[in-house]
Amino acid sequence: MSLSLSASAPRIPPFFLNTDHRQRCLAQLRSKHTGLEKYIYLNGLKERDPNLFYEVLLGNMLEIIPILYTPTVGDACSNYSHIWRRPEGLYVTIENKGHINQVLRTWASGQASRIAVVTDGSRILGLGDLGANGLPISIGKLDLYIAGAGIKPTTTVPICLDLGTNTQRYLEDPLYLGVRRKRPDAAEMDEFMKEFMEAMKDVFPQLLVQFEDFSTDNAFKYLDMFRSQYRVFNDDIQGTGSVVLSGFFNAARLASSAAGTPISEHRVLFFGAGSAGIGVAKQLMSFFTLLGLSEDEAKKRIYTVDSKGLITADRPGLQEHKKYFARTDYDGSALTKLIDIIEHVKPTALLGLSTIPNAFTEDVVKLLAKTNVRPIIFPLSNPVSLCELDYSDAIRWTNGSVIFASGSPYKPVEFEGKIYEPGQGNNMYIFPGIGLGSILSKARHVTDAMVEQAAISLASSLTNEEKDCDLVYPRLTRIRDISAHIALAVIRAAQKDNVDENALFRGLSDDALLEYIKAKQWQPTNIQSFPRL
Ligand SMILES: NC(=O)C1=CN([C@@H]2O[C@H](COP(=O)(O)OP(=O)(O)OC[C@H]3O[C@@H](n4cnc5c(N)ncnc54)[C@H](OP(=O)(O)O)[C@@H]3O)[C@@H](O)[C@H]2O)C=CC1
Ligand SMILES: CC(=O)C(=O)O
Ligand SMILES: [Mg+2]
Repeated sequence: MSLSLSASAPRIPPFFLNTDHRQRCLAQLRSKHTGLEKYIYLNGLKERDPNLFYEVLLGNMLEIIPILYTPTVGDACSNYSHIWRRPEGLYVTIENKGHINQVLRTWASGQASRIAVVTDGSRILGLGDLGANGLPISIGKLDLYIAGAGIKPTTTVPICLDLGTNTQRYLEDPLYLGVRRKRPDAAEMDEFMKEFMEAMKDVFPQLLVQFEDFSTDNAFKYLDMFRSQYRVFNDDIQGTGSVVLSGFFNAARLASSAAGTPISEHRVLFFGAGSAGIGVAKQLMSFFTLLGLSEDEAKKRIYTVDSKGLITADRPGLQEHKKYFARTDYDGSALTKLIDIIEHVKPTALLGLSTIPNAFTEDVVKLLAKTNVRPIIFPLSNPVSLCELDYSDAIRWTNGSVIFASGSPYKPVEFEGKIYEPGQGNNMYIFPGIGLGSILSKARHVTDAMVEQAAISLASSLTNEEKDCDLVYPRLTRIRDISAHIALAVIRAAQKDNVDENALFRGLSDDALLEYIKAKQWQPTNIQSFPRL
């Protein structure tokens, strides 16, 4: 245990050092009644003794990650202005335009910083525009970098860009912590973002930037605008794409072997065509192209649905990001109901990134189970309250045949005497490894190949025991080891793409490099710059 106390400190109770303070912390945590109270408790523990906080987190990931991250982080964000206790991240506001560089320089660890998670609060999980309340999502993602990949806490920078909010109830809330104005128009926001990214590179030259939870149009726009200029990636588009590609490799193998059909014959229906839906659809193209299909053939295996129904190319005013997958082979009357779309498409896999809770109804799920020996259903919207399908319903309605992964965690379910384990298809399996690999290789950019190789590495990380349980993702408790392997794959891809700047790694064998990566993973000791007990 790494408790930062000296045995001689007079204020310590006499028998304290003979007790396990981690157990005391867990008992205190478990005595809280709501998720939000647990979040607040953990936040206080992190402030009092960060080493102990991370030690408790690493030892109890299955219990604590759902508090620091989805689903409870959603409550923490929605209520952040009311539960706020202390500064714990960096706010850059629209009013800072013109001197963003000076604002960034107020962050103490400057040159030593390695990774920033940056949100503008405009689409936090599926909860919409939370404005300045979005900061806990950046903090939660960085805690996963620390726990999952072993990134050193003092090198992480949580950032919320406070550009205003279009959510009226926040603007009217006297305790709201953000600037009181509506969001800027596109031209003003572009100017802000350009100044911000230039300043980030100047102040934090070694930094990887992860864009998080920007509204869909801006998510695509700023990824395209900055990805060849800076070391940046978008977690919702690329991280989610990569993690779902990975789970899909394993799910498709299970489904095809049960049905005795070729693995290349899957048809995938996306319910939701925002940054996550289209990001995943684009990444899933590699599933088919790696099997030898042409781009055109691969594209034909993918169908997308938005709030107006099946997306077809003849729909007037179609948004730019929806055009690539818009169907050109359907000319009947518009298909708006999911059940009718499923009748038409006959998908082998249904993926939900729509934010519509319980959208996968009993008749939808039963129809999929009727037409597939093992239907693949991934309801990926977060948090749990917005998930398209509850796990126990999925098991009951398919008599246990479903291959399931959701964005937020579900507990195992018992059905007719058998225990079924769900998967969690969440980018948290991927971004820690992508970040670690990018940082260590000093990659100038995050390339498509780095993201694809991360997925392949994750897909192949299942143990025999996990395969025997029909899992499509490894158990979360192995995340550190898995992230090290993902980092290795990411570094090798960076080298192939010639974007790496750490020449040392080129001379190392895979085994030696893996050992180096693992040795670099931070353990919970010796954070000197945080306040102590
Ligand atoms: N599991 C994971 O790792 C991740 C999960 N997510 C989750 O994905 C969800 C979506 O995120 P994002 O893509 O950024 O959000 P968006 O709001 O951009 O996208 C939502 C999409 O769902 C569509 N939609 C809304 N209502 C319906 C409806 N009634 N029927 C069909 N489609 C509908 C929207 O249609 P329209 O375009 O017409 O408005 C839009 O295309 C969120 O809940 C988020 O938490 C995101 C990233 C990672
Ligand atoms: C998981 C995630 O990034 C999201 O729901 O936005
Ligand atoms: Mg996100």
